[in-house]
Amino acid sequence: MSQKIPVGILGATGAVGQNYIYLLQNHPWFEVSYIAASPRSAGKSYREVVASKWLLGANIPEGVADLIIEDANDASKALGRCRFVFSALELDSKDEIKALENAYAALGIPVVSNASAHRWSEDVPMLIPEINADHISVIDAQRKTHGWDKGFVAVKPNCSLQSYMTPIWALMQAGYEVKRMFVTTMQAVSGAGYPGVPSLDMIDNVVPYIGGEEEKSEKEPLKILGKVENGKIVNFGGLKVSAHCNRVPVINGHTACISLEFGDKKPSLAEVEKIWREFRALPQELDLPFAPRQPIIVRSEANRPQPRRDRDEDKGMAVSVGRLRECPLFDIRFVGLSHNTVRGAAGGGILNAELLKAKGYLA
Ligand SMILES: NC(=O)C1=CN([C@@H]2O[C@H](COP(=O)(O)OP(=O)(O)OC[C@H]3O[C@@H](n4cnc5c(N)ncnc54)[C@H](OP(=O)(O)O)[C@@H]3O)[C@@H](O)[C@H]2O)C=CC1
Ligand SMILES: N[C@@H](CC(=O)OP(=O)(O)O)C(=O)O
Repeated sequence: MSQKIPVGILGATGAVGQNYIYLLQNHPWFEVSYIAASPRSAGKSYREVVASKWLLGANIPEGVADLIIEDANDASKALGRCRFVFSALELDSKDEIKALENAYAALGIPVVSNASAHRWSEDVPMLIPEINADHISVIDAQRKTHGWDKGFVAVKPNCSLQSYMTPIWALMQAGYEVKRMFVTTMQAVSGAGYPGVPSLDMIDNVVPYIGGEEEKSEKEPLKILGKVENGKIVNFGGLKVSAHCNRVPVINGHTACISLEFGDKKPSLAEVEKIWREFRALPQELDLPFAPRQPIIVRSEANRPQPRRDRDEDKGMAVSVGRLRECPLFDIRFVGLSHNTVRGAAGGGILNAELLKAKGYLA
């Protein structure tokens, strides 16, 4: 019998859910045993619902294709069928997602979520494992507050900021205070889910608006960089961010152009490059299966990184940076890129779950 941990996927039929199904094939620790989506899909086989909109190559993985989809709104259906769930749900409101994720946790089923609903709950860690693995400790307070014994909720941040937060953290950790950041993103259409933005809006076009995205880009870094105090995450107060977010006709891969202003101590371009090349963190030390061996890949070509060429680096989990140069307004500027549905979504969720397992929160 398989010794792998049986896992569920809520929202298994969507763009992120499909990525979970695809990426978890042959995972050394986890095995998909339970899938759930909307009442529209419930009762049907995964193949029946997803065949016409499968996004990841020719075939749906055999182990999952014939599983019957359950209604994700009934958390009790997951009892005894999986030990934790990945949440890739999109419901009508954030409150509904929050309530549903809490319902799973209350039944003793931990939730590793991609949804934004719980990102501002002070006792819910919002993890990029290379940056803030220590935030996991708030789960103990979260369980106490809710009276949950085994269940909990942990989330990952917005997908586009994965393209630059690890490089920025690497500089901060090396002792360079980052005071102000100006970021302009070019975000892939897969970020809007399936079927996403209408083709007539997207082909031959750029849409300079993604609802709620600029607010998330300006706020979420402050929680990611925050500190745990008395069972809560206290936001970092030392960074100001201004964001422009754009939808571009790229299928996968979010690109960001970033300018940074440092405090009094300023690194040279050569130092920045060295810090990025040498950066390693806990996921690499623990040798987690989905951890990129080199979290930040520095491109020296004048015209890189590019989504089509760089998004799949190291299983789609590495961040590629390039075009590092001085900035006439701030101190430095560069381009960052990461795969939005892998590092920014399902792959990031899997890495979070691996970290949580390694730290004893998922048995
Ligand atoms: N796409 C991305 O790059 C990223 C997405 N996210 C987040 O991940 C989540 C999923 O996103 P994405 O996959 O893009 O979205 P999709 O719209 O592609 O998928 C939504 C999923 O939610 C299910 N669903 C919809 N309505 C209900 C309902 N009433 N009850 C239960 N399930 C329902 C759908 O099931 P059905 O097929 O049956 O309708 C589907 O499985 C969102 O919260 C999103 O914000 C986070 C980071 C990046
Ligand atoms: N809004 C992001 C995708 C997403 O779902 O973000 P969030 O996880 O913050 O809801 C994009 O369009 O590319």
